[in-house]
Amino acid sequence: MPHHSNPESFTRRTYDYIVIGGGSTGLVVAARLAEDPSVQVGIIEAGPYHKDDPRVTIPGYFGKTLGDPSFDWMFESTPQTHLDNRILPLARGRTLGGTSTINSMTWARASKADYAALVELGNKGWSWEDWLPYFLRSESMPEAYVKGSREEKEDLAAYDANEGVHSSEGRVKLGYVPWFGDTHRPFFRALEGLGVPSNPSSGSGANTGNFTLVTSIDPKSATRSNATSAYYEPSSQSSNLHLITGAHVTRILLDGPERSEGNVGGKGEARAVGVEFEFGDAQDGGEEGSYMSPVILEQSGIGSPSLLKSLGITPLVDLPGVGENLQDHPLVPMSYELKDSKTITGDLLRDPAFAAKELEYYQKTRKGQYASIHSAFSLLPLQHLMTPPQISAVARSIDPVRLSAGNGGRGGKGKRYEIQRRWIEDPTHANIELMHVPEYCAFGAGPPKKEGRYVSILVVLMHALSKGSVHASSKKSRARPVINPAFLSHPSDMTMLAHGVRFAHRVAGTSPLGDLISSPSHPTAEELASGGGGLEGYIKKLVESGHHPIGSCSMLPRRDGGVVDERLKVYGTSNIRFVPPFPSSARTDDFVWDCVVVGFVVDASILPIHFSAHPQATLYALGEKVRFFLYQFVVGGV
Ligand SMILES: Cc1cc2nc3c(=O)[nH]c(=O)nc-3n(C[C@H](O)[C@H](O)[C@H](O)COP(=O)(O)OP(=O)(O)OC[C@H]3O[C@@H](n4cnc5c(N)ncnc54)[C@H](O)[C@@H]3O)c2cc1C
Repeated sequence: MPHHSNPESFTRRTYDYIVIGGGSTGLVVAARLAEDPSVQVGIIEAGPYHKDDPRVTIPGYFGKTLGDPSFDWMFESTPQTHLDNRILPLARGRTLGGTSTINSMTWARASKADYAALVELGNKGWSWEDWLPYFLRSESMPEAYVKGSREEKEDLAAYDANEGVHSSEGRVKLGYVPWFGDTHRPFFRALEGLGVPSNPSSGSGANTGNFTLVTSIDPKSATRSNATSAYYEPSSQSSNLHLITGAHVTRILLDGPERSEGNVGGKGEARAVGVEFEFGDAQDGGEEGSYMSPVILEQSGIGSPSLLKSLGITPLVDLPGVGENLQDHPLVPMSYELKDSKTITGDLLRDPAFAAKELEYYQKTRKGQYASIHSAFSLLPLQHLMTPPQISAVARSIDPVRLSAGNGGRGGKGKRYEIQRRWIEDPTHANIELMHVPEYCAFGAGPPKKEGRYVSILVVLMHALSKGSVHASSKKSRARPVINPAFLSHPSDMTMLAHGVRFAHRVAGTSPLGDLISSPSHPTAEELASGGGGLEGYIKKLVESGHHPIGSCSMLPRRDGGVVDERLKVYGTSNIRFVPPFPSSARTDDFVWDCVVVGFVVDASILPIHFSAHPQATLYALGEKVRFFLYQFVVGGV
C-alpha cells in the first residue's frame, strides 16, 4: 500500500476514516480499522517516516533522536513560575510512530484503582476488566520470561507467567533486556532492606513495590518494537490503508447550518466534513507544532469562546475544557558516583572506543548495553516516605483547591481531587516512583567526571496536584502552542517530591547499593543536609517533564469540563459525514478536501486523571478499544 509522497495522490480518493497523527495510538486505530477491506483508511502524519533508522531501532541509541527536529517537535513550556521561571523542553515524537519512536520503551500497566477512577469520574466501560482484553490484543509477552532459574527471576522481581493477564499473541513485541548493569539488583535489595517488597506481578493491577519491567524491545531482534513496526508495517501492504507523511493538519472542517459566531453551541451538532492540512515544511520561521489534539480543536473553532475570539478564531462549539487539565509526571534526577571506576555502567558509552566495541558485540550477539534500556523500578505509596502527620498535612492541603473547584467540591473537578486525596492516604496506592538508571543523569547540575561511573535514581511524582494547560497561540496554522504544565504550582507537589528525594537518598545509602557508592554527586551532601531550602532549590533547578502529558481533552461529563464523552466523541460534534472527495479550494501547499470521519480524539490527552504508570501500554490498549467504538459508530450508528 501506498505511502504517498505527494498530496495529489493522497487526496485523489474518498476515505471512510481519516486518522490525524500517525502516532502511538493513531497507528493502532488505523491498522485495526484497515483490517476491514471494505473501508478506506487514511493517516495524515506531520513528520517523516524513518524506516529502519538505527537511531530508532537500536535500543541503546535512546536519546539520540531527542532534540532532532526530524524526530521531535521540540516543544517548550512557558517560563515556569514555581521553578524560578525555567523554560522546560517537552519532547514529543514528530515522525511516523509518534512518541513510540523516540521513547525509552518501558512497558507498564497502571493499577486497578487508576482505571477505576475513570469510571468514578463518569465513564462507563473503562474499568480494569474493560481494559484487559485490549491489553492482551496489544502485547506479545515472551513465553519464556527472564531466562534462568526461579531464584534468578525472584532476584530480578521479573514476571513469571501471570496466568490470564498477559498474552504472547498481541502486536507489540516485549522482552526483558539482556543487560541490567551491576546496580540493578543491589537497588532492589536496598529497597527490600527499607521495607519495600518486590512485586513480580506488577502488570496484574496491583503495581506497588519493586520490579523489573518488560520493554517494547523485540527479544529476537533486540530492536525497538513501536507503533510503526507493530501496527503500520504489517498492514502497509493493504490496498485500503493510505499514509501521507510531512502533512501538518491545521483544522478539522465543521459544517452545520446553525453554526455561526452568533450561535455558538446552537441547535444540533457540528459535523466534521473534512480535514485541512499543509504539506511540506513551513515556509516562514521554521517548522512548528502542537500538542496535537487541543490545538487542532481550537483552530477548528472548538473550545472556550472567549479564548478563541481573542485569537481571531470563530467559535463554533463552546467547549471550555479544551486544553485545560494538563497533567504530567514531574521527575527529579539524582546521581551517585560509584567507588569502583572499573564498574561497567552506561557511562562507558561516552567513550567512543568502548562504544564501537559494544556496538560490534550488539550486532553479532544482539546482547549487551545497546540491546538494553534501564528497567528497575519501584512504585511507592507515601507511607514508605512520610509519617502519618506529614501525609495528613498533604491530604488536607488538597481541600482548598477541591472546595474552590465549583459546586462546593462536588463537581467533576472536585471529584478528581477527592480521588487524589484518597490515593495519598491509601497505603496500597503508589504516589512516587523511583527509576533506577545505571549511569549519570543529573546533567542539569553539571557534567559527569570523564572517567566517572555512576548510578542514578529518578524520583517521579505520579499524581501531581498541579494542573496546567495547552492552547493555540494564534489563528495562524502551525503557530507554536502555549504549553504551561504549571509544574509544582501546588505546594504539596514539592513536599512529596522532596520526601521522595530523601527516601531515594536512604536507598542509595543502604547496603548492598550503598556499598558500591562513594558519594552523592547531585544533589550534593550539603544540599541534602540543608533541610528545606537547599533541597528545594535543587528540585526547582533540576525537575523536568517525565514526558507523560495527559488530560488536555479529558474524557469526562461535559458539565465537568469534559471534551470527549465515554465513547470518545467530541461534545457538540456529530463526527461523521461522507461527502465527495475533491475540494474546489485545493492549492499546492494547502489542501482542503471533504471525505470522512473525523473528530475523534484518540491519544493520551483523553485521560482525565494521571495514572501510577508510564503510559504507552495503556495507550496502545486505548487504540485497540477505540477501534471498536469507531466501528460501532459507523456500522451500528451508535
Ligand atoms: C523521551 C520520552 C521517553 C518516554 N518513555 C516512555 C517509556 O519508557 N514508557 C512509556 O510507557 N511511555 C514513555 N513515554 C511516553 C509515551 O511514549 C507517550 O505518552 C505516547 O507514545 C504518546 O502517544 P500518543 O498517541 O498520545 O501521541 P504520539 O505518539 O506523540 O502521536 C501523536 C502523533 O501526531 C502527530 N501530529 C501532531 N500534530 C499533528 C498535526 N497537526 N498534523 C499531523 N500530525 C500531527 C505527531 O507527529 C505524532 O506522530 C516517553 C515519552 C518521551 C517523550
